[in-house]
Amino acid sequence: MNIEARGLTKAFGSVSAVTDLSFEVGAGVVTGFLGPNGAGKSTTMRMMLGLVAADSGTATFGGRRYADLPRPSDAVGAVLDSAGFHPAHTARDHLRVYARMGRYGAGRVRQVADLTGVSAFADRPTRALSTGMRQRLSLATALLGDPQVLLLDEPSNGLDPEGIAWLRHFVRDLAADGRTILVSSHVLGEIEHMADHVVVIRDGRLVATGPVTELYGTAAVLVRSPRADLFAARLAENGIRVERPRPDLLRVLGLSTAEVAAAAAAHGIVLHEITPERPTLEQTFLHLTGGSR
Ligand SMILES: Nc1ncnc2c1ncn2[C@@H]1O[C@H](COP(=O)(O)OP(=O)(O)OP(=O)(O)O)[C@@H](O)[C@H]1O
Repeated sequence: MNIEARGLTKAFGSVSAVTDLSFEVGAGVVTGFLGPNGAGKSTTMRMMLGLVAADSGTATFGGRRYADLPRPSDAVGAVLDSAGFHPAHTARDHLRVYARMGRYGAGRVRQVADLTGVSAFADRPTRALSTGMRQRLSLATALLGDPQVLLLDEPSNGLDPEGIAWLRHFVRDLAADGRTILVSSHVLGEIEHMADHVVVIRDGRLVATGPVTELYGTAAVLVRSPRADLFAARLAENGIRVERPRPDLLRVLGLSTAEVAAAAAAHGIVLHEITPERPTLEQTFLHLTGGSR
């Protein structure tokens, strides 16, 4: 079941939270929803679920708006924030209440508690749960209806490194079963190994979307040569962009290492070193989003 957001727009008074935002989220892969704090990720997810009224635009799940789905909680599960637990209820009570509302059986409560690790603290009152435990409980609640679509807003918040590793595998397995998963984060490192695709926003607007691997940007090749002068001149004559960080070092843009080596051979230029250079995903992300705020 694909998600399609078309022209989503929302302002809170004079603050434009989301502006004309369109993107698609496919089934069977994890899609990361990235952007710095305040970029509009939560507002977008809330608009998708009808919790915030969009000023304009639509979001559909398999072609239908959330409110028009026959049994929304069977189709779409969401983890938005870990608030909303009754403090005196145990984790198991919480799941039971939601199971009753959705008319899911007690067997399903046990299943989701086991799947998410909630069973380990099921008898504790929710007021005594850590942030990470609350995240797991929210996830368990969202999974009660065994939904085909999951919207997870910053699900790694409060998880320790072990919890983050667990979440990564868990989310990937859910996607491998054919589910459609949108996971937001302001921390690229959390998404990099979890998501196959990304949607990057900044100031409520789309800045990039595509496979994670395509975010790595343009490759460059570092070349060290005693004839750096001559090589730079020859490359420039052929319209190739070259930077010169040091007298003996060139940074050649837009060519592979093999093409650089072939060009050097063609001009009879000796090379002492040739190294492919890729910007890290972090550098690309910071460039796209204008740095974290
Ligand atoms: N209910 C609201 N009333 C007024 N302004 C709001 C409201 N909700 C969000 N905003 C503003 O809209 C903008 C987008 O906020 P939003 O929470 O969607 O961003 P976010 O990307 O989820 O950020 P974070 O990573 O910090 O959760 C921010 O400027 C925020 O202050």
